[in-house]
Amino acid sequence: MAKITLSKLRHSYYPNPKSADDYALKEIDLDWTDGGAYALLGPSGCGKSTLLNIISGLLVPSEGRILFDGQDVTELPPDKRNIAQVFQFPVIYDTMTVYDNLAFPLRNRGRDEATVRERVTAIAEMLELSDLLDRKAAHLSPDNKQKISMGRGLVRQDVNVVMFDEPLTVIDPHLKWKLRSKLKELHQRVRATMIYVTHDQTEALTFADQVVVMQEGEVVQIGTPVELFDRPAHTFVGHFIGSPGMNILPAEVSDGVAHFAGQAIPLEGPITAVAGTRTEIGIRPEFVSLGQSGLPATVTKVSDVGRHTVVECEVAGSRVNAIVNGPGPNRGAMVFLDFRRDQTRLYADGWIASTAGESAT
Ligand SMILES: Nc1ncnc2c1ncn2[C@@H]1O[C@H](COP(=O)(O)OP(=O)(O)OP(=O)(O)O)[C@@H](O)[C@H]1O
Repeated sequence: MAKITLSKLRHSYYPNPKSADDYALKEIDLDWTDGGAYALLGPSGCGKSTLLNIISGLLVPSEGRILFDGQDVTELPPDKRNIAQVFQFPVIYDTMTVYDNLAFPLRNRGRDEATVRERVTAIAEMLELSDLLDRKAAHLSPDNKQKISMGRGLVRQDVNVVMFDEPLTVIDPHLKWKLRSKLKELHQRVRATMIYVTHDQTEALTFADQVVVMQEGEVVQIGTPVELFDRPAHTFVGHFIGSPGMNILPAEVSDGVAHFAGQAIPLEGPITAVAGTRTEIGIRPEFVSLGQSGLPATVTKVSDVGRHTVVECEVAGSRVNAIVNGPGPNRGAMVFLDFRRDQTRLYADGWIASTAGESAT
């Protein structure tokens, strides 16, 4: 396994890029630690596949270098990079048995049959494929086929990195959660460097120790799932992660105090410089409560989502979501909203602009 370094990486599909908009990847500097479980998370078109193809060698970046354990591989073709990839759709040989499919990457590299047996048996056991080893792959269910595909990616112990590109796309929704946790368990047992590409926050947060969030060709935050939830570095992360996402509300700042809907809103801590910028307040629905005082609001929608209720309110033309336990008020009710102070952040031009600590009013 290897540490992967992306240094000053930029990529444009145009021959003569002029502005930042011409780049599918703006400047990216990243270190993927040896043995880490990473997710690359972002909406369609943010540049995930471009980045993955640069790491695998299918694409040479317009600028910057890519290093495996300090060795420059930028110009190396995929077959010289020693990586394993698991794609959206299973890549297996239908006419071969499950055993032979799993053995293929090892036999292809001339491993002896004793080693092949040992690895195939171990991987099949981890993926709960042991009972199917003698079966032809052709008639298996799509999720079993995808498990074989994953097994083929994991069977070699000498790869630099295993990359998963939206691997659960073909899996039935009711089996997805099972395979999601299986992959996490696999990483803990195999300890390979793994990169999991997805636009699905649940998949990313379940699998990864570190999540790399991308938007419009840029990495906006790298952090643990808890860090991304607790203190989003950018409004995009706040909104993209969470269900529903963070409330992002227009704010005016004067004399170091943030105002929303005509009221001063106490923040988690002092504001950093925000002169001449667009300012917004960020507060997760989990930390908005309904009480006897606070911001006057009108309830516009109430959704029972199982364990809790999402109450959608309107405050001075902005929508504010609150998550409450129990049934919640009726639609049309007048309520007051309270924001938990230590969870109320300020953002300037999208980026966090308040500091955690002593609260400022
Ligand atoms: N071969 C190409 N030629 C020109 N533009 C491209 C090409 N491939 C991707 N792009 C553009 O580069 C940007 C990033 O695309 P990319 O496929 O990397 O995003 P993505 O996050 O993987 O999206 P998806 O999840 O839909 O695959 C997009 O604006 C896309 O239109």
